[in-house]
Amino acid sequence: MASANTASARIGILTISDRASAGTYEDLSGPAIEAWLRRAVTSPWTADYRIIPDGFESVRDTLVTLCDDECLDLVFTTGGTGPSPRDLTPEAMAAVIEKPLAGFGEQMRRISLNEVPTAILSRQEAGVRGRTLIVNLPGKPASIAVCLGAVFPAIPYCLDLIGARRIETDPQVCAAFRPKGA
Ligand SMILES: Nc1ncnc2c1ncn2[C@@H]1O[C@H](COP(=O)(O)OP(=O)(O)OP(=O)(O)O)[C@@H](O)[C@H]1O
Ligand SMILES: Nc1nc2c(c(=O)[nH]1)N[C@H]1C(S)=C(S)[C@@H](COP(=O)(O)O)O[C@H]1N2
Repeated sequence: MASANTASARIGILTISDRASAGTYEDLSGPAIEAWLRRAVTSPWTADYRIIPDGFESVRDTLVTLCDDECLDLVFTTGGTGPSPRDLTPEAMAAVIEKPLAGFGEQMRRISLNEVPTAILSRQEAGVRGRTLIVNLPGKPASIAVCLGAVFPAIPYCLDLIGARRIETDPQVCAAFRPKGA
């Protein structure tokens, strides 16, 4: 494991939506991610919040910038994971991530299926590029807390393992799990 990196963490929140990016409706999912993180993460962190349209190149290029140029530790995307023609977040992920972490998508869909049968339509996934962990969330605002609650306990230790900055959580909101000695 890389040694602990205790500088203030940098977390990306990337809303991927044609209509939210055009201002047709207000983005509720990006702010929902930030609100959840403000409650859960107790160590210092700053947000890099962006809204972009759906599309392979748009998503790929933004993710590369956030990882390689902005050197974020963690990026949450929301939207573009479904089967519609313009939903291309997973295709962009495949071009960007170096190590897929299939368990994230499996766990988020498993928990989400307790809420809505259409959870099976989300192709959401996660993976590592360099020292950045990228996690996809669906576009629906109601899906944000469900999915974050399902996978966030494993995220602090994943960041430790990839050499990203260390984060701490409020166990009342999200009990991060680090193996003994980590
Ligand atoms: N970022 C968001 N903020 C608020 N509501 C959203 C957001 N993303 C999706 N929704 C809501 O969920 C519904 C279905 O989500 P879905 O991802 O299918 O949107 P979409 O129709 O693909 O969006 P778009 O065409 O803008 O990319 C949308 O019609 C909208 O009401
Ligand atoms: N927890 C949860 N997961 C969910 C949903 C939801 O409402 N709650 N919506 C589903 C629906 S209707 C779709 S089409 C897919 C993909 O959504 P996206 O294209 O906005 O990413 O996410 C699914 N996952």
